[in-house]
Amino acid sequence: MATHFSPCSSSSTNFLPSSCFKNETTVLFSRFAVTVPRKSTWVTQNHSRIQGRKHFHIKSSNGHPLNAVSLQDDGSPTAKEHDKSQGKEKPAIPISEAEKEESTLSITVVGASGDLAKKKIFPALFALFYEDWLPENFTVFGYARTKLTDEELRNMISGTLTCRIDQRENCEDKMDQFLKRCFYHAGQYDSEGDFSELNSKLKEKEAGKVSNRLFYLSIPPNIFVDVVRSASLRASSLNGWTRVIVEKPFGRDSESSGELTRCLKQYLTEDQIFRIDHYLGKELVENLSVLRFSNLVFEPLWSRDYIRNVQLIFSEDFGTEGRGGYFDNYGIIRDIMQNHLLQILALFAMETPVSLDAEDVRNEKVKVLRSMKPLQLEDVIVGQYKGHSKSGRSYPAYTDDPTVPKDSRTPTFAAAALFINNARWDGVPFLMKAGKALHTRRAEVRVQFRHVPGNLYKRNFGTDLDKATNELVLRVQPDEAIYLKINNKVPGLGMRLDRSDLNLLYSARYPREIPDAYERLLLDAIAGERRLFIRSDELDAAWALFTPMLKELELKKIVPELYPHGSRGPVGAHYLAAKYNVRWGDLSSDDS
Ligand SMILES: NC(=O)C1=CN([C@@H]2O[C@H](COP(=O)(O)OP(=O)(O)OC[C@H]3O[C@@H](n4cnc5c(N)ncnc54)[C@H](OP(=O)(O)O)[C@@H]3O)[C@@H](O)[C@H]2O)C=CC1
Ligand SMILES: O=C1O[C@H](COP(=O)(O)O)[C@@H](O)[C@H](O)[C@H]1O
Repeated sequence: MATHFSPCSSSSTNFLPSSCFKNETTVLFSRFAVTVPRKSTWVTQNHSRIQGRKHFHIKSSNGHPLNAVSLQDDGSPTAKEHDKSQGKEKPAIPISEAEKEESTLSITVVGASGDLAKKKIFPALFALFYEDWLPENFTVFGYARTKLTDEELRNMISGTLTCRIDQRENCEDKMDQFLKRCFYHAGQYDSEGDFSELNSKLKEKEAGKVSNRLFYLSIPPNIFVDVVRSASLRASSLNGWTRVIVEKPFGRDSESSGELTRCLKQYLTEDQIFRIDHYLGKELVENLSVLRFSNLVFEPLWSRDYIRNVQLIFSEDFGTEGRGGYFDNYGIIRDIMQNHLLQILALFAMETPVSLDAEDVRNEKVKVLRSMKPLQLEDVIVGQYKGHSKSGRSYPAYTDDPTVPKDSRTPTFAAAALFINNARWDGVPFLMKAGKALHTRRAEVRVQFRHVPGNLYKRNFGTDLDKATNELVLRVQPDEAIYLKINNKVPGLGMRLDRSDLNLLYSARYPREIPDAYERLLLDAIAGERRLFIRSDELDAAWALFTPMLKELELKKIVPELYPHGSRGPVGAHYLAAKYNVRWGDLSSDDS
């Protein structure tokens, strides 16, 4: 399998100014010391990041005030209420009108012509604008090699914008206002000259105000470092902050990930790098900690004493569709398990953090990841979808994708059993399952509790006692819900037991549409809130768990078990679960 990952290479071998390593100085930021090149623009910009923050009046969507803990009926705080409740716990610095007008925010979407930019980033930016979350002075720039005019960019993105929330009457106006703030600059990713031109355009829009700049790298990973180099040297802010959102994949194993981090840190401090895992921005994933830490009924049960196993399940009912070229170099374990599912696992299993501050939460996540046993090959099964015909329709195999080699062994499905070697979780299997081209689209966390000791009603359950245990389900998507399976008596004179769900179905409880994960994460990056972004030591710990197994899988040329497109996946997943006395909750008769 080819490795397309050599972040510091290509045109970037001689990109470092010689001062980069020699003239280092240590700048103390709010929480920790970082080393930055003395003469680079980053020193000025980091210094003024602290100064600049006082100009910055947007608040993050989360962090201290737990999403504002609004108890209003539809659970949707307005921007003003959000600000107010933020102020309750962490007094907001009063911002004068003059200060508001002095600062600007420029967001540059690098790779603006691409799929993710069109599908997610521009729509999320518009949704934030529509809901009045963006600051007064902001500009959006698209950057890519494709030659486009400002007007062409606007046409391209206008088709993807929706006033999905409330469908207010001013939708068209808002779209026009937003599009007027969008501009485009065509350039090469490794050209300092092209980024200098972008810088001039940004400056023109910023009109002498304090400029805060956010770059979103929505590009393939092999050009991350080229862009960071050119942007940092030629288009970083001289008087405000500069931050960079980096999309996954962050490498494909420990070595390449470490190398990418090392290369990025030649130009950026850790504080400026926002590694995005969009699953952390999903509503139900945010709610996991709230559920656990703010309800007395859950936290005392959150350990090996009461929990039998935990299942993290991801499935999609479509194949790689157009992304086969990318996917074949990564596979489902790197694409979904090592990041999205592992991040949820870390949030689920971590100890109580000292506070909701980004560093406190991320410290606990790192601790739990480092307490885990590296994944063993015998605890993993892999699969790949094959073509299938159903009701006169035929569904392609993974290897039918023209960008995928015919003999590819890349897994499109995997199941794995992971263990945490600490006092809380010793012996509890954390089972993961992820697959493409399955029978349904869903992402969920299932917590299966132990049997009730000496259960008085044992007789009424029949022989299968597992069916009578409680199960807590967090359905991340679709139809977000949290439900708990309990046993109850069927009304009547007899003593018949039934199984029911205590169900918090979001669509019933909260009629408003849930914001997209990218909205929350963009807002947080703008506000400098790092809690939902991956710190480099977290990333290292995550790769350390998966890398040895991934290498062995490739070295031993393990052939994936084929499963039909649209099926429930390979049977091997059941054997793996059975090895640890587990039954997949999503396949049980009352839940599939
Ligand atoms: N699409 C998705 O659903 C998701 C994507 N991601 C990640 O987000 C990033 C962007 O994804 P996506 O938009 O799908 O990517 P694309 O393949 O659409 O690439 C984005 C843009 O980058 C430029 N580009 C593409 N290939 C190359 C190349 N080989 N060399 C130089 N430039 C290139 C193209 O712009 P131009 O030719 O105009 O310069 C393209 O429009 C990737 O890192 C991806 O892994 C993460 C999660 C989901
Ligand atoms: O990161 C990725 O996520 C998507 C699934 O995201 P979702 O928000 O639609 O659930 C997945 O399709 C893609 O392969 C992967 O790279």
